[in-house]
Amino acid sequence: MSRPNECWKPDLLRNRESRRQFSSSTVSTNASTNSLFSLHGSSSSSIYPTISRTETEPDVEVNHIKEGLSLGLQGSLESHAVNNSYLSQGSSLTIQFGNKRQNLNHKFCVILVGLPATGKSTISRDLINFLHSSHRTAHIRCSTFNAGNVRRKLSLRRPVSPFKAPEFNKSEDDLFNPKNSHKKEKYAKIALSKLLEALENDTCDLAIFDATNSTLERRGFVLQEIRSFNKAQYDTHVARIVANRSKDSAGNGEPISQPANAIHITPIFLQVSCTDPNFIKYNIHNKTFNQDYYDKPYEFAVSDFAKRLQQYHSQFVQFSKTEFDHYCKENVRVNEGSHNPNFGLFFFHIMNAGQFSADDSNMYYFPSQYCSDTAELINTMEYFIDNYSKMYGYGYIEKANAFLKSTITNSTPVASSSSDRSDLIDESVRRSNIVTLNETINDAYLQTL
Ligand SMILES: Nc1ncnc2c1ncn2[C@@H]1O[C@H](COP(=O)(O)OP(=O)(O)OP(=O)(O)O)[C@@H](O)[C@H]1O
Ligand SMILES: O=P(O)(O)OC[C@H]1O[C@](O)(CO)[C@@H](O)[C@@H]1O
Repeated sequence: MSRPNECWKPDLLRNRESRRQFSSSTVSTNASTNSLFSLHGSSSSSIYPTISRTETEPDVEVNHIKEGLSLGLQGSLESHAVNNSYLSQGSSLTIQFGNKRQNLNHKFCVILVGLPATGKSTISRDLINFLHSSHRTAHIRCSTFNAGNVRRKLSLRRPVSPFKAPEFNKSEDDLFNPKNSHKKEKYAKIALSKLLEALENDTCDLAIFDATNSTLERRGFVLQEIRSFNKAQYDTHVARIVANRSKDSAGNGEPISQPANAIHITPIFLQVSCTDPNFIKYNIHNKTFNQDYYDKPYEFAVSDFAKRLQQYHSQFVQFSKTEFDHYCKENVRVNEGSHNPNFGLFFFHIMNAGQFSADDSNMYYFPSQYCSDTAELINTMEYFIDNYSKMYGYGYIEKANAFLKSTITNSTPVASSSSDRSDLIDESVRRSNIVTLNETINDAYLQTL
């Protein structure tokens, strides 16, 4: 398979690039205060049409959402496609790609960063949904690799006999204690290796690594794995080309600089934060229904998860520009002296379900050469981040605030997602849950976060 000439650059990016002097030899990274792609304009207060969320909880470690989407989403996709005209309005990005994959060997890894219950998995599902509903990225096959699901699968406590009661008050506390973090690392490593395997086997194009990735060590490890993967791919394919050349006395064949079939992964960090006390309470409440806690008393689940959050917080390091710059330099250093192209690095941030803009913390590193897939994906992701609260977050924001209101409403329950049970619970239970939440997630506790 020959590699297409992939280094097409939309004018808008070229202009930006030259303005900011992006270059793969002189690393120039940007904590952009403005939107990289200004075509989307500023956020307006109009509510964007809702796009249905993929309503399923991932039941195994891999939640593979197939190309083409489920039938259930078709209606909303059609209506959204009409509303997706923003992608060409006022933009120099006018080339239509249809549903063709542009470069089979160019893959993406979205590395989530964020404390427990900040909305990482939910926002990932929304991102996949959005990418599939946007015609420029609809062809991208996305999969999620969740370290928590690997942990649950491998450490599932099964009752030894059907007559034995479930272990109600047993906590995973020990596992989340920072001094035992090595025990937890193995689950993350398994999830990451499955992710790399899926990209290598071409069963997906964009893989989301769903874990807290809360420490510098972890993030450094993930990037190191991706770099090694890229390098191994490149070396293998260069070796093949060299071997073929020596057989070919005419010296024809593929250029070494672009080995066909060498897969290259571009890392994209997506940090998700939640600082609003109401959201923290509501999210913890929803977590009490997940696989770790569904069989445990509510009070126990709330206090156990609150403790987990505190333990994570004690070692959590926010993603920073220094960290971003460091990775960019590492990429250049590793690729120095080889033709292995440096495919860039990106960072996005969603805070409080997009209620407050965090876009000035987004960071973009476009190397001197990158493929059109990258431009399209980053463009679409930036739009998703900028407009998250209007497109997806507002329903959640309303529900979280309504749930914690002390006033009793007799409104008819609305359809809820599988991870959001607050609509389904009885009013008296809700009141008692709120008392428990307020007692546990009190001001003193919130001060510690
Ligand atoms: N943006 C959001 N939209 C809708 N619901 C949300 C959002 N953010 C958080 N929630 C609610 O909070 C709960 C926790 O969110 P989620 O499971 O996505 O967090 P997480 O960061 O992936 O957690 P963990 O790290 O523990 O796996 C969900 O069950 C959901 O009900
Ligand atoms: O390996 P990390 O980064 O701690 O992230 C995975 C963990 O995050 C959690 O989702 C936090 O609630 C756990 O389910 C899971 O074990």
